[in-house]
Formats: sequence, C-alpha cells, structure tokens
Amino acid sequence: MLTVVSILTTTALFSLAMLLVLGSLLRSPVAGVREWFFANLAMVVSLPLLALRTAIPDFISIVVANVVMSLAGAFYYAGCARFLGRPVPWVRMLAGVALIGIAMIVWRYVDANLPMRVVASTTFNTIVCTAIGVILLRRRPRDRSPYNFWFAALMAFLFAGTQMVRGLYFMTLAPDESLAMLNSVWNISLLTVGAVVMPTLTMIAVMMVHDAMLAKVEHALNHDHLTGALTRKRFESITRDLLAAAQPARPLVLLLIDLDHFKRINDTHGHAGGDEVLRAFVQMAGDFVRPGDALGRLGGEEFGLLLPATTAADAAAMAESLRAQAEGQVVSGEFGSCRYSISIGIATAHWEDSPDRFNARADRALYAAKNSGRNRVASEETLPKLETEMEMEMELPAKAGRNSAQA
Ligand SMILES: Nc1nc2c(ncn2[C@@H]2O[C@H](COP(=O)(O)OP(=O)(O)OP(=O)(O)O)[C@@H](O)[C@H]2O)c(=O)[nH]1
Repeated sequence: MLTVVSILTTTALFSLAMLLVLGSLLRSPVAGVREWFFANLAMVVSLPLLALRTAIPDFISIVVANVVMSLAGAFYYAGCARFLGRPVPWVRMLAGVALIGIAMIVWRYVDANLPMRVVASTTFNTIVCTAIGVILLRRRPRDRSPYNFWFAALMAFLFAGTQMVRGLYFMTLAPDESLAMLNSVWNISLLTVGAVVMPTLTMIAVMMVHDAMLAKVEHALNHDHLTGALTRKRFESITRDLLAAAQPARPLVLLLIDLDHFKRINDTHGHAGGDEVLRAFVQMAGDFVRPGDALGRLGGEEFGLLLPATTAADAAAMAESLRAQAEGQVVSGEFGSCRYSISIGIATAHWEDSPDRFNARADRALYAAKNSGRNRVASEETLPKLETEMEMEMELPAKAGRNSAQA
C-alpha cells in the first residue's frame, strides 16, 4: 500500500536519476542547467529527510527539509529564467524560502500545528509553480517548437493545482500533530500526483536543453561564422523553396552584391581589416532585410539578397539605397578606418527559372555593374535579351576572368 514514506522515497529515487542525467549536461553551454541540477539535488536531499520523520530530530526533518525543498522550487524557477534569458529574482525567492523556515519553526516549536505547516509549504509551491508555468509560456522562444514549453507549463500548473488543493484540504483540518492525517486517502492521492510532476518537469528541462543545443547546431550550420549571414548552402535551399512558391502576383527578386576591389582593401588594411569590412557590410545590410528576406554569403566578398513578393521597381530602389549606404559607410577598427563600395546585379524570377538560371541572370547583371565602373546597380531586365542557355554561358565569364578583365 502507498504511504507517505513510500511516495517520498520513490520521488527521491526519481530525482536522483534525473540528477545524474542533468549531471551529464552540466558542461553544456546552455544556461539554466546548473540551477536545474541544484533543484534536483535539493529534492534528493530534502525528500529522505521528510521521510525520516520520527527517526531524526524534528528540526532536521521539518525545518531543514522544508527549507531545502522550497529551494528546489526556487532553483527550478531560476533554471527556467536563466534558460529563457530572463533575470532571476533571487531576493524575492530567498525571502520566500526564509519565510518557509520561519513558518516551520513557529508552527512546530511555538504553536505546534501540522496542517498550517503543510499550508505554508503548499502556498509557496503553488506560487513558484504558477510562476514557472507563466514564464515558460510568456518567454518561450518563438522560433522553436512550442511543444516542450507547453508540456512543462502544463505540468507546472498541474503541480500548482494539486499543491493548492492539498493546502485547502489541510486548512479544513483541526490543529494537530498527529502524523496519521498525512496518510489519509486525500493526502496520498495529491502527493502521488505531485511525486510524478517534479521528475517529469526535470525530464522536460532536459528536452529543452537538447532542443536548445540543436538550435545552436542548426544556427552554426546555416550561418557563416564570420559575418552571421546565411551560408551558401542554406541560401540556395531558400532560393529553391522561394522559386517554387513564386507567383506573378508575388515576384521574387535576387540581388547579387559584390564588394568592389576587395583585394585592395585586404592589401591595404590586412586580412583582419577586410574581415571587419565584411562584418560591417552584413550588419548594415541587415537593416534592409525585412521579415521573409534572406541574406547569404555566397563566396569571399559576394552576397545574395532574396526579396520575395517585391516588384522590380521596389527592388531597384532598395538596391540603390543599399549601394548608397555602403558608399557612405566608414568602417573603423584596430586596422584603422576605410571606405568601400558595392556593385549589385538584380534579377526577377521568371516562371521557368531553375535556381542556377535565376542566379546566372543576376550574375550577368552584376557583371554589367562591375563592367560599367563598379559602385553601381544593374538590372538584368534592362540588358539586351539572351535567347539561349549557350549564349548565357558565353556571356558569363568565370568570376576570376571577370575580375582580371576589370582590374
Ligand atoms: N579578409 C577577407 N578576405 C577574403 C575573404 N574571402 C575572400 N577574400 C579575399 O577577397 C578578395 C577578392 O578579390 P577579387 O575576387 O579579385 O575581387 P575584388 O578585388 O573585389 O575585385 P572586383 O570584385 O572585381 O571589384 C581576394 O583577395 C580574397 O583573398 C575573407 O573571408 N576575408
């Protein structure tokens, strides 16, 4: 038969297992793991102390055990806050834990009252668990699957609910110190629900940590480490998707952007100076990127900007303003300071375009922009029409050829 001791012992063993799992994640760079680890450690310490009631001094099994158990809730909340990049209200939480300690001392040594001790600890748990559910739902990252966050929040609300009901139930009992009231069917049922919730919350925390690590890996795979722009592979995959979805009413435009005379910048300011210019350009271009647009680094100093649902006229205006902004930008750093300019080729997707052909048409425009003196914008639509693929291939020299021809 289930007793308070058997429930506390089982939960302590669950928490120990989760502690070991969290231990394996302590070295991960994800914020919050350390606090969740301490939350479980507090559970592992406090539950046996509660279970040892009558076998050890009351001060340990009542005051210390309840304070440490309250710390578990506070640490769990702190883990969530840190995981979500929010400040941890340590002062308020530790004040709450101190109040629990005072309540335990008063209702054990001044006015012995077991029901009021249960009410005090369940009130604290209800508040902390509600706060956990709220922060998880309100602050969850919008670019990740909401599943873990809803799951954890529902568990936190379930725990808050059972704690509240348990507190209300004990409020109806007469002041007493008889442990028999702990073994009532009501208390055992509510404790059983509570017993699965804390280890489950930790399991979800582990799922959230894995998801956060996956997000970091995905970000590293899809973004160029120097500039933060999308990688060429990711950019090409977005191009394919957007091309497939493009319609005459929602034209797709590609800007191919190349920094002018970048070799000279490297030669004058060193490779580190060149890197700084690349970073500054992407940061500046980021201000032009609207939700749904995609900016990728396609090679050394060549970038692509995809503009879905954009007319050729709007794209040309954006390109011109980007060019003017680059021309006016002064990049400074340890290397000194320098100016740079960009050339831009524009192409609007045709319904029959393959990604390669779309790119080649924008590249043709970029070549025209470079050829006519650099620091310009050229649109493929304004160039003489080419009839065949072969003509396009002949028209487009390899980039190296283009550069040497223009140097
Ligand atoms: N600093 C830095 N330089 C790079 C990077 N990737 C490529 N480069 C340099 O970029 C330069 C590109 O030179 P070119 O292709 O000749 O082009 P360009 O000098 O910009 O000439 P145009 O494009 O014709 O205006 C080369 O010197 C590469 O070494 C990078 O990540 N950092």
